Amino acid sequence: MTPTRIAVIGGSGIYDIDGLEGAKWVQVATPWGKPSDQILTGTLDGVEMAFLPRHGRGHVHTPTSVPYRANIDALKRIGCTDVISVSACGSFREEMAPGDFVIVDQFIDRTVNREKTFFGTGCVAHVSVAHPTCPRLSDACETAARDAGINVHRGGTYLAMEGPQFSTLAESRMYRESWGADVIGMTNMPEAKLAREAELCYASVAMITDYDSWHPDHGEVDVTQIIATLTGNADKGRNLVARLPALLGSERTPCPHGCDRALEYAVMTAPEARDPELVAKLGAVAGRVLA
Ligand SMILES: CSC[C@H]1O[C@H](OP(=O)(O)O)[C@H](O)[C@@H]1O
Ligand SMILES: Nc1ncnc2[nH]cnc12
Repeated sequence: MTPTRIAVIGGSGIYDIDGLEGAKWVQVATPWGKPSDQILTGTLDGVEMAFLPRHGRGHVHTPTSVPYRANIDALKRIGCTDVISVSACGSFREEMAPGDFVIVDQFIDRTVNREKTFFGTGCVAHVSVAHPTCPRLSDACETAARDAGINVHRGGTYLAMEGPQFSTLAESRMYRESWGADVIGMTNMPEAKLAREAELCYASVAMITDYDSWHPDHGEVDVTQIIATLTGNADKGRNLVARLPALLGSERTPCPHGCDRALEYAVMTAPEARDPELVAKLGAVAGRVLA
């Protein structure tokens, strides 16, 4: 058994969490630059917690400028074992209505302008993201949501777009009708891929804020509507997070799905051919297999 440390990455409209004992904002330096903000640390029900506002307090970062590598490295560096992403999303399904939550289990990555890996020339690694979210952590999120009285859908495909503009009507229809996506957002990629490289369990909780642009009765999406829906559902998100420590416990067994061993056979570069500078940068993320 090893100590659990639950990280929550808060998306649009979520810039802190309350109820942490010994709450303290801490600056974490990483070889990939500064994270989006300081990290709020503390304990909840005796379990170590860490909260990182994805866009920074005051919403400073665009979906493209979020320093995804620094964020994941920083969480790993301070001992986080499980990462729960909470994000505002548009819905492509009538039954996934604004105010509902979706525990996402698949992604289509349409982002084009982001650093997507910790690895590179001098240390090459290929991890599997066939199943990009952790079922054990997703189970806990689903139970927490149900216990909090949230209308929650288990499973769904998240289309990650570059943004910052929303989709055209033609794109919205294509993602929904031809590509089979269920929800749309701008941030879970490359976050989920990087969490896998860092051997962190990752679960994604999508808070539905709108029907994007495809819905004949709902017109086009706009930020005012998103913020209004987010504000109306903030308590639900807080309630869900508050239930996680009791469900996950302060000690954890190895992930039964192997998230925490994702790098076991992933590194291709021969030890003698590795770039020592890159290997040093990878210390927090991949030190387990590179040391
Ligand atoms: C506020 S509307 C668009 C914005 O909201 C979502 O952010 P996050 O995923 O961090 O909750 C979406 O991905 C866009 O970045
Ligand atoms: N419709 C939408 N498209 C992309 N990101 C979103 N975040 C919230 N709603 C969204």
